[in-house]
Amino acid sequence: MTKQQLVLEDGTTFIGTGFGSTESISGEVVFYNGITGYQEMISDPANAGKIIVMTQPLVGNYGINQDDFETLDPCINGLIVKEVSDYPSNFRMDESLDSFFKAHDIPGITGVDTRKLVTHIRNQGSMKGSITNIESSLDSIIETLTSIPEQTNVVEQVSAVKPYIIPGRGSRIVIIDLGIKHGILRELTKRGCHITVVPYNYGFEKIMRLKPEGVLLSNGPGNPTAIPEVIETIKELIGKTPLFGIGLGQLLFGLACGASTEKLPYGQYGNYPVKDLETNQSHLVAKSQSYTITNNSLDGTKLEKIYIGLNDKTVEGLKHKEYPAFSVQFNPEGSPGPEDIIYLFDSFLQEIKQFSENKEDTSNA
Ligand SMILES: NC(=O)CC[C@H](N)C(=O)O
Repeated sequence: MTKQQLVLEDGTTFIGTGFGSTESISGEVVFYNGITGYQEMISDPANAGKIIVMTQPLVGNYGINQDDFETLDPCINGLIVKEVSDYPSNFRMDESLDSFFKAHDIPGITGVDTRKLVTHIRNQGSMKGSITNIESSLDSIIETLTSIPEQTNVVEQVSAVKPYIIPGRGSRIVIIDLGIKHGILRELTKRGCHITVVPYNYGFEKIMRLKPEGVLLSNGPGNPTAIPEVIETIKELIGKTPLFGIGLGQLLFGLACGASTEKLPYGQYGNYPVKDLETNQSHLVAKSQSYTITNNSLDGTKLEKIYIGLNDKTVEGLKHKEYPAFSVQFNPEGSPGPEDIIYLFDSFLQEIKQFSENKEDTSNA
């Protein structure tokens, strides 16, 4: 096993033992606090390009299976762990994390003091980092890291290239694919929906030609302001068909309604508590988030908060005051869990039913 290092943009270095690929890579370093669910996290397109630090000290102990992927190709750039399991075992397991990472050219480092690393990120904010072998010169790594341009449109790399259909006999849903997770598709197919997944830049007219009964704006990677064309499409969709935004979908929905977004100091990856402002109940939810809707930018918009973060009052859910359109920042489908708020898919289908009944009423009047 070779010694590998994680070098952060500020020069802080962590040395450990490499597993998976020995490629050198760079990416934004963020931490994930989930105890399980590493396979879903690795394959969540919203995490594209990230180097993820696991706060859970033992990772990989149930291996990798065929059932828990959130997309076909894994998306993260690298993984940092305290200890990768040497003897993974599970009845569903097909291979170890090490062999999966080798096959997909993803480097990992084990044996890292992840408590120290996470504390550093919490204090200094998330920053770029590089996984390399220990012979590489620190100065040249830092120089390369600081000169990497901010990636603008990451969605383009993970969105569908052409529309595709997942047939069903129920509600006709169009999904704008900004980097959709399988978990969302699973929840809609479970409810019998007829789904058309379209590329992120599929325009308003083309979407309306599909006669959607509802449009879902998916989760996805990167900064929402990098895809202004989607914001324009959403502006036109509001009021014409019920909308449901998830993750990046919420950020774009907020921007389309006149709110603004900002980057969080170190993101929220894993499990976090939120409060439902309508029922006053709190729930634990799954999240992958670096950007947020700016709280006070909601003043003067037609948006109302429906969920807030219990740790820091971040905007976790929004609803339009006039039209059937709502969104959440977290992943209601879990994948990985918890699934406390999975009922939001039923709320979306309920809005769709209500909207079509109202339309019939007005056309009969
Ligand atoms: N889960 C998501 O859809 C992520 C949204 C956005 N890319 C962020 O980092 O905040």
